[in-house]
Amino acid sequence: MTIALRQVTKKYGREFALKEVDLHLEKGKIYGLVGPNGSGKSTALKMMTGLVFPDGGDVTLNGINVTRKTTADVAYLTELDMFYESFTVQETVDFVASQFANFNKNKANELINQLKLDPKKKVKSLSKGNRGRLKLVTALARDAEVILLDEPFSGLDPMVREATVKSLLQYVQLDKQILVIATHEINEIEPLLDQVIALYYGDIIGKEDVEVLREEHGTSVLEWFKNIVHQKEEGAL
Ligand SMILES: Nc1ncnc2c1ncn2[C@@H]1O[C@H](COP(=O)(O)OP(=O)(O)OP(=O)(O)O)[C@@H](O)[C@H]1O
Repeated sequence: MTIALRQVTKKYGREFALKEVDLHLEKGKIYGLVGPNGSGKSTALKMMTGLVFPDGGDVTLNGINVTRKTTADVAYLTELDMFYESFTVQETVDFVASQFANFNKNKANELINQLKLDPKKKVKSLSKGNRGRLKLVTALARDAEVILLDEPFSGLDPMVREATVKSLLQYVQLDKQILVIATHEINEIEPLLDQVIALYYGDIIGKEDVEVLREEHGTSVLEWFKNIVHQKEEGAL
């Protein structure tokens, strides 16, 4: 599995959400997508799953152009959730399972347990954090080759963030999958990442191996990111 963006441009009105972006992602790796608010992270993920299409350039999965049908092969956790309020946690999981052939119910039940969700509780009575946990369950239980997580930690308390990082490592079959995580919680995901990609208002301003940053440059992902954003704002990049 590979994901490729080639000279991808997306405009909303006169504003560029992405500008001639080139990106190549391969299986067996966990990628972090970081950048200030409005820098194009969500737009890039939506393009990889066939919810948004480029105005220029192309987006391919295994060399084939992404279409609306791609959503069946890609597990995508959005910033928003689209759950039915009157469903219980279990009914929600069963419903998502009925929508996707690659949904793994056993995995979903294990995740419900691990993330301490009550299967009988109605969605409308869940706290924000528990809705966040349910989103994670429905995304991670898919046996998809591509898993895209947009702000998976938002609304989760620190303990659950830790448990989430653990379940990510436990439930992602890294040899077969590509995992892309867009987030502002850079410190939280750093231990998971192989590579980090920094977006800045539609441009990729940096891409690094996290191990190289740590071992050769002695810097954390957050320090690296702050530094390149600073350089960009000073006009040095
Ligand atoms: N549906 C839309 N209609 C109009 N403009 C949009 C739409 N979606 C995104 N944009 C614009 O595109 C740009 C990139 O947005 P995007 O949501 O991809 O950024 P982001 O990096 O995910 O931001 P955040 O960190 O705040 O989630 C922003 O300027 C945003 O306002």
